[in-house]
Amino acid sequence: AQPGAAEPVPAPMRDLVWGKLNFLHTTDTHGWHGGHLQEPQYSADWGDYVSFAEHMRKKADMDGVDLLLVDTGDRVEGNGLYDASSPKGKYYYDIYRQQDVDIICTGNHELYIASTADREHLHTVPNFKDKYIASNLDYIDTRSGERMPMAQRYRKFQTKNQKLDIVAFGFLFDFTGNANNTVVQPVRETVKEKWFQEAVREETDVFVVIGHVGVRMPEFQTIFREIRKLNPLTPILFFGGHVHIRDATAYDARSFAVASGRYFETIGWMSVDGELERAARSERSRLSFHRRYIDNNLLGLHHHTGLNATSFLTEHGRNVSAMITKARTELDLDYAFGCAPKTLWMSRSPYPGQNSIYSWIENEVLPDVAVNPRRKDVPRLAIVNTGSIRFDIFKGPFTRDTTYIVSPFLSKMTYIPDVPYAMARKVIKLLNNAGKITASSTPPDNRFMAIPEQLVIHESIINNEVSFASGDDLGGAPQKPLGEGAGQRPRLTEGYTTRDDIGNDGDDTVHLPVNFYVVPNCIQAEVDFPSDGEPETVDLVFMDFITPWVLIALRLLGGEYSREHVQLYVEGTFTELMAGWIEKSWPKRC
Ligand SMILES: O=c1ccn([C@@H]2O[C@H](COP(=O)(O)O)[C@@H](O)[C@H]2O)c(=O)[nH]1
Repeated sequence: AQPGAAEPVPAPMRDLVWGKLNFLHTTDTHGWHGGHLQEPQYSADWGDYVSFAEHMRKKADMDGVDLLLVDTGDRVEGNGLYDASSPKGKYYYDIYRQQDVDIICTGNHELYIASTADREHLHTVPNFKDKYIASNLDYIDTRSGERMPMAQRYRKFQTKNQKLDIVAFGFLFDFTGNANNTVVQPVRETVKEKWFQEAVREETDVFVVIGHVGVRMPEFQTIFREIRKLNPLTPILFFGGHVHIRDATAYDARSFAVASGRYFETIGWMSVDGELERAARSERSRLSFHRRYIDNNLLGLHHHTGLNATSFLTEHGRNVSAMITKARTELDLDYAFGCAPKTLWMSRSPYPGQNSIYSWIENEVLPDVAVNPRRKDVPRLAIVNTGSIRFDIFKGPFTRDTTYIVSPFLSKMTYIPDVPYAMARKVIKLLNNAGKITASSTPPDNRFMAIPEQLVIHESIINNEVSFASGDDLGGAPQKPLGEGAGQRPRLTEGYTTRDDIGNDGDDTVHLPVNFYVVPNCIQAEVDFPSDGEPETVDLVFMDFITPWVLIALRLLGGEYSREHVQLYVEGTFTELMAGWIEKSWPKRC
């Protein structure tokens, strides 16, 4: 863990179930490779994960089974360790590559900005050479104009110990917001490609499909059906991501799919046991699958390896932690802009509400930062999409790191001047409709303006009772309090209490449940409105990211506006404006 990180906390644990073929899975880490310095249950860092994987590989070797590491993209954007440097990722690429990942693919965040895609192609693809898979993604070299696969389309390899044949694919969902130096092929088209049809005819023991795709998204179903058509008995294992939740499901009795959360809070675990070798395969052979969502908690990592603070860290892991410390120091990530007077939640507290981060932005930040000196006398509606805010603010120092954790994007505030108020006031309602504004595919679903979790979670989840009290949340596993005296009831921390299609025993750590309140796709502040009556016209101010949705909404309301009408409203990114507001408005010291 990093110096200054919260001390890990003991908690009751569920053990990992090993099989013949085992996997560790990370997804949507978004630059959190230094761990969660303010949250004890997730405060291990990438160096600790390197140590963990080394021990787990050793155990696999000793037991004659196999362990593979998987990463399903969105490694960038969302934390100072990646975002605070110039160029972005100056330290991150070298830190990330220290983990020995066996199968890796791209997420949408590697592709929003052309320079990010360039760096992915320049650094991560060669760093992982034959491990990187890009089944439906091409890269365009903007200097030569040459279009090429981002990486190999699929990978066939043998596992180390049992020599199991694996055919692996690496997909991205049907993403359309990518920069023009990449091409994402819709999955339904990719599966018709000659190379894919040949790959699914390869003799193999297991198919592994990794993807920056939610395990309930249609893209995975399409791939599953296409492989299964020709391979009725072969195990097909899916590793997904993108929607930032812990989730698992099975598409049939010989398939299994796991998604492993977000922000390096979770290390996913999947194991498969039974007759995996194709020579032994028959209608009667049975497979068993297990999944665990491992909290990125140092004490939990000790527990799963049977080691302790003295024996856990490997030399390599320790060195990686030191690389992160050096980068964090050089980037001055602990520099505090101000002191947050209270915790502001994205989803744990209702919006509108006094503890909602969105109410804070709407009521306090926007009225101050949505100001264009030349138009300061024009009343305006300022709209921010809730997906642009990526994390909670904890009471205490608000640092350079926190800035990127909360608001990593380069989005700016843009506007359309002098929109009739009668029309402008109705825009927010259309943006906040569930589903799509129009039947056409552009812009995509309205929910893409909200946080990714809300692609899956459509209704608030309110836990009035602590399920641990009933004992059944341990899923029958023996209770193993770490660091507590015998007979003492362990103290529980708040955290994940996952229910997936397999049951409610997926989390490796028993937590107190937390609430999840759904929030609208967008929030809006009325700024400098007349004290009496309504304005005739307003400036419609909004994050540039949501321009396609705003234009469609206006069109539906009878306003013929196009991109030519959209102008920059305030200099600087929203992130810079927010950090500036904090510096000015919150006390410097805690
Ligand atoms: O410039 C941007 C880019 C993205 N967003 C929001 O993020 C989600 C996508 O997040 P994932 O981590 O890829 O799931 C997108 O739907 C937007 O809500 C943004 O606001 N601005």
